[in-house]
Amino acid sequence: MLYQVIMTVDLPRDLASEEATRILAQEKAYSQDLQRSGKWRHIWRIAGQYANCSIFDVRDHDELHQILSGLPLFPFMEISVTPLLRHPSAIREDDR
Ligand SMILES: O=C(O)CC1=CCC(=O)O1
Repeated sequence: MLYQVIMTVDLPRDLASEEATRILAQEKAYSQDLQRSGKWRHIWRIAGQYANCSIFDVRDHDELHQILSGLPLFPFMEISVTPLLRHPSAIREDDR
């Protein structure tokens, strides 16, 4: 199943910079592993915001929840999820 996920990051102002650097490095590695696996299909920065728009291709809601709740930045993000399905006018075979 495909999902659009909007993640908006809100790091606490009092978070030590070393801790922030460590979490961001973990987040990048976690995200890039999932991108290589094909489960995290796209990640785009939303212009002008500390937020991204991502597309996930996972088995079901449970797998998406497991992935999102494992994000190192999970405690510091607001996340919104929109399930997607193939549009009848889509021409790309992998849009499903
Ligand atoms: O910077 C972000 O949008 C948060 C994030 C999610 C995966 C990643 O590498 O950064």
